[in-house]
Amino acid sequence: MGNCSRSPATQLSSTETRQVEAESQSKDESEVNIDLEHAKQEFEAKYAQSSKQTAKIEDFQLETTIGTGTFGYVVLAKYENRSLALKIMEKHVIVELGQVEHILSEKHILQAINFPFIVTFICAFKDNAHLYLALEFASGGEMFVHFRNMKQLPEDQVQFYASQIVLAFEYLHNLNIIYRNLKVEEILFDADGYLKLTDFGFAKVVQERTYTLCGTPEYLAPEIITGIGHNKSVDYWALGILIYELTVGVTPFQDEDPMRIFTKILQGSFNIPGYFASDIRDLLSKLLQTRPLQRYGNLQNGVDDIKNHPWFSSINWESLLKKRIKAPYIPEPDKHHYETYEEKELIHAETELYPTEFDSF
Ligand SMILES: Nc1ncnc2c1ncn2[C@@H]1O[C@H](COP(=O)(O)OP(=O)(O)OP(=O)(O)O)[C@@H](O)[C@H]1O
Repeated sequence: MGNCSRSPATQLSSTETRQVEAESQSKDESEVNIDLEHAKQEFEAKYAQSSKQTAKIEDFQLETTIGTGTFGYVVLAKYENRSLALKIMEKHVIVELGQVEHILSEKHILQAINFPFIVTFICAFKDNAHLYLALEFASGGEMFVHFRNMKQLPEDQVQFYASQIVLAFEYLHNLNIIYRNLKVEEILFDADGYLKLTDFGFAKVVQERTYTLCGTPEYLAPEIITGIGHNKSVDYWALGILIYELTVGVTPFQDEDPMRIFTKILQGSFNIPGYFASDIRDLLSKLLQTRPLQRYGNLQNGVDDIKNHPWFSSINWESLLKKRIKAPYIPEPDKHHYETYEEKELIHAETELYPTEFDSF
């Protein structure tokens, strides 16, 4: 995530979400894959592949740092005349923090997925000190940065964003991938005002349930905290937190002390401001349901319970997927939307001396 601490999210000017044909579409419609069965076959074919040498750092022209994270930083770079985001991770930090499995999983998942609201993988490689992930550059910046000075967003705008997350989760869960990292810092804007999810460092292919404690305290589902095992429904809990945060301006379970945040999450009681309409109240109570077996998204009808909920009744899911709905907010074009970071000199070893496959250290 970005280096900034969390602060309330925000209000945009009164732009409306209008269901109109977007004047321009950044992707050819034929690329948009709505066939979940086909998506699954495509994923399975690519997931197990190992990447041979696909690039080396000398092929990249590094420009500015656009983000920092636990293992390193992300740089805007040029590669074959194209701008991209190069995630540079330090091997020794990954090993010290015991995160080797997570990073390899991030790479395998990213190389195998393809969805309009998720950053596209370009290539991965390594030298003796670093792992590199080259990703499509989401030029609009972090949702967190755009909205941090505002109190809250209009509901129709939150619907526009939340519905893209719903589709991204539908796609990922169909592939048995849990994302586990939803928060405003990991949601980026593309130039067209649509979203791109990034940071698959906690994503995992899980058939049944998994037990690792990971995520951001305010967004953790109760069953992650108690460690009883969790499944994809933790993403729908986090969706509830996101909808609440964007609409109210703060997350529902807050405290300076993470332990007290956990206690509040386990209790599961939160305040919904009186001015909230009944639809959003109802949806939030069904997503922020402490018992996973009763949580929306995890019931017999799966994600359809969420897509068919009255709060989303104005969303045409097909039009959204094809980016035919005009975005309520377009990041200012030709502006650098990322924070300024101190530039580090990348000291890397001769790539040629080392095997370059990313699949092992
Ligand atoms: N594809 C991208 N396009 C534009 N900016 C990006 C992209 N990927 C990452 N960033 C920026 O870099 C930041 C850090 O990236 P990322 O969260 O993937 O790193 P990380 O090391 O996994 O961080 P964390 O500490 O959250 O695990 C993001 O919050 C975002 O601001």
